[in-house]
Amino acid sequence: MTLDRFYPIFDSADWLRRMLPLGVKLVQLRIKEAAPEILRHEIALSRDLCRQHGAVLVVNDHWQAALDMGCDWIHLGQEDLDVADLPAIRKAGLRLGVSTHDDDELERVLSMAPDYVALGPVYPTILKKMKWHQQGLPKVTEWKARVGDTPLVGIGGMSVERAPGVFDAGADIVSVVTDITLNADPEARVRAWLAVTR
Ligand SMILES: Cc1ncc(COP(=O)(O)OP(=O)(O)O)c(N)n1
Ligand SMILES: Cc1nc(C(=O)O)sc1CCOP(=O)(O)O
Ligand SMILES: [Mg+2]
Repeated sequence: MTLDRFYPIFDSADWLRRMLPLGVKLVQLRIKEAAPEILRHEIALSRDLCRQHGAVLVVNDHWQAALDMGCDWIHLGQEDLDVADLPAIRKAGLRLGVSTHDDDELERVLSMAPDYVALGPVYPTILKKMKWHQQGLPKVTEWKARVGDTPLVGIGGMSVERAPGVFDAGADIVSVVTDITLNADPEARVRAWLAVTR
């Protein structure tokens, strides 16, 4: 399966309801804090919306809920991987995307045969505090050489203007949050992303 090159991340099904009709085909639901029943409701809505629009939904962090609710993809970071039941995830046929930030993390995930590897933050991000400032484009090129045929996702500080350079450096997919969600016109920004990634 070939994943779309544009991979926006949103924190609610409402965002997906707005953005999927524009042509988004790969999207992550990233909810960091919610009561379990709200979380499951948001995942169910997002799953159904993505099915209606022929889009791939990736559920961040909440692998058990994703598995229970018949979702197809999850994204796990290094700390998530420490506690996740990978055999159960694989047995259920869930596809797995993983975060990496340094050599040790990359070595660790390569042994898990992930369905994509994310490298970040390529540029500085304002979304969350991280111990890595920015990896830079040469690291994208290095990572692509190391992951081979596994799709490489570039994340962190992405913008429409930066995307072509990140693809040229070797990323297969670019993932983005605040360039869209903090934009005065998120729909127009998503259209610009679609134009630059298709
Ligand atoms: C595509 C993509 N890449 C990286 C991350 C970050 O995952 P993680 O390190 O687990 O941090 P949180 O997003 O859970 O705060 C991601 N979600 N998606
Ligand atoms: C969620 C996330 N993970 C990252 C990583 O490097 O693992 S960077 C990041 C935030 C991306 O948001 P923005 O596009 O607003 O910079
Ligand atoms: Mg996580």
